[in-house]
Amino acid sequence: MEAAVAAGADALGFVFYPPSPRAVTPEQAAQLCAGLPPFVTAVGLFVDAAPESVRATLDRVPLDLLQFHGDESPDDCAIYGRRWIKALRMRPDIDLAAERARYAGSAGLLLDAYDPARAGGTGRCFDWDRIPPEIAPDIVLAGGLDADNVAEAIARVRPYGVDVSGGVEAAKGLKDPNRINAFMQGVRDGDTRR
Ligand SMILES: O=C(O)c1ccccc1N[C@@H]1O[C@H](COP(=O)(O)O)[C@@H](O)[C@H]1O
Repeated sequence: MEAAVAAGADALGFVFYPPSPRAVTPEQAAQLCAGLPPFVTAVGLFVDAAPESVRATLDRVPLDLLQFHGDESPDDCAIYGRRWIKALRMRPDIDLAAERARYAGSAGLLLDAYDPARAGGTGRCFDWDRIPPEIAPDIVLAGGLDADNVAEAIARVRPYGVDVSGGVEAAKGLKDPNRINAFMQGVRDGDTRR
């Protein structure tokens, strides 16, 4: 967390999805959030979580933004009265314009690779050419990004933001400060090529 903040990350994600190797408890997340500077956004990631479980987390952790990474409907996402974003996994038949209209109440959309066997954090890219240019400036691009491809991703897609998990890890669930620094350098390089 300290490495990400020092390197200039705008937001940090806390995974409240028990099957994930990155999952944290509300208690762990609350401790970590207490150390965040004021202008770094604390994002809570949920996957088809029961509302009472999300509420229990919100009671304990000062999250600024909720990221819904499952099959939550717009109503499911909105019931907490918090700002939220919707992760869309890039199924072959997805209609991004229709999904954007459907999730109009979101603060933004995050696009991730689709793997029928996993909810996310696949470490895989999808074909960025599938993102219509008129939608790109509003989306957070995710899925298989790392220090080697993030500059190209930013230069080609021109998204609002990028999100990374596995690409800055030394092993599953173990973030690596050197990879974080290299990734953030890639982000700056991509920004200059936009
Ligand atoms: O990180 C996870 O384990 C995870 C589990 C379930 C849903 C989403 C998850 N992570 C998010 O997936 C994308 C892409 O991750 P990666 O860079 O390809 O590893 C990102 O938003 C993660 O926060």
